[in-house]
Amino acid sequence: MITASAVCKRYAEGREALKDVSFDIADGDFAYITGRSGAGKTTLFRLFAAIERPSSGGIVVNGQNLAALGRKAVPYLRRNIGLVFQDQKLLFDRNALANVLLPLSIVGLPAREAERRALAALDKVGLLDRAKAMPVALSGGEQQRLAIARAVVNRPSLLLADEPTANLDADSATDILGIFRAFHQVGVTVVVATHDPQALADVKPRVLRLDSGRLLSDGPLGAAPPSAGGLATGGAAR
Ligand SMILES: Nc1ncnc2c1ncn2[C@@H]1O[C@H](COP(=O)(O)OP(=O)(O)OP(=O)(O)O)[C@@H](O)[C@H]1O
Repeated sequence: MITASAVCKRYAEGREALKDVSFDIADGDFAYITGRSGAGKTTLFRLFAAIERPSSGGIVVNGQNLAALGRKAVPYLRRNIGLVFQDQKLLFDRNALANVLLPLSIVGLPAREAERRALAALDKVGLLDRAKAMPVALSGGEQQRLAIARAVVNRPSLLLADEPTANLDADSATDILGIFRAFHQVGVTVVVATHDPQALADVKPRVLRLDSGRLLSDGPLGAAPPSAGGLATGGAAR
């Protein structure tokens, strides 16, 4: 599903956000990416979604080599990826249903089918009864759930969520994590970037730990640190 091979990312002013990062995330995996602020988590997601290109190294997502991906192919790549970013970019002048309908307008579905799918997505995140609500009338946790509904309405095979529980109370965070697990249960590959200890307290989570752009370990938290030149494998949950 995702293969990163010796990925380096240097931003324009020379800051190295990722240094020689390699890993595989198989179809149907659930993985967390963690690391302190600035470790490179968001940069990895931006690379997966072809928002940025690596400075060197290779990334394959859904069988597509992103280094060779033409600009016209990017929307097709993204159609299979549900993105939940920290800044949810909800449209505050449209109701919840209209927010979820937006990605479907690009696909060109008949209006009735689009509405049926959007309502099904709202139902999956427990917001069916708030379909007509404006985003300002929703709580932080509900807004996050709305962002997830919008991300999954195209039925992506890969769901990427960047700090989805940031700024949420513990109960709302539990709900959000439960929603991701439910998508994983039905075969969606899920990758969540988080600092949230509640998320990482999951049963034997696969955790990719970044520090200053380097991958320190890959496996359950507490896995042995990598030996020189190699990664701690730690029994990734595949
Ligand atoms: N567009 C950019 N231009 C220049 N430098 C950037 C850019 N985006 C990120 N960086 C730098 O790259 C490094 C990694 O940033 P990134 O946002 O990927 O980290 P992060 O782990 O997601 O952090 P956070 O948890 O705070 O979101 C940081 O040093 C950051 O300042």
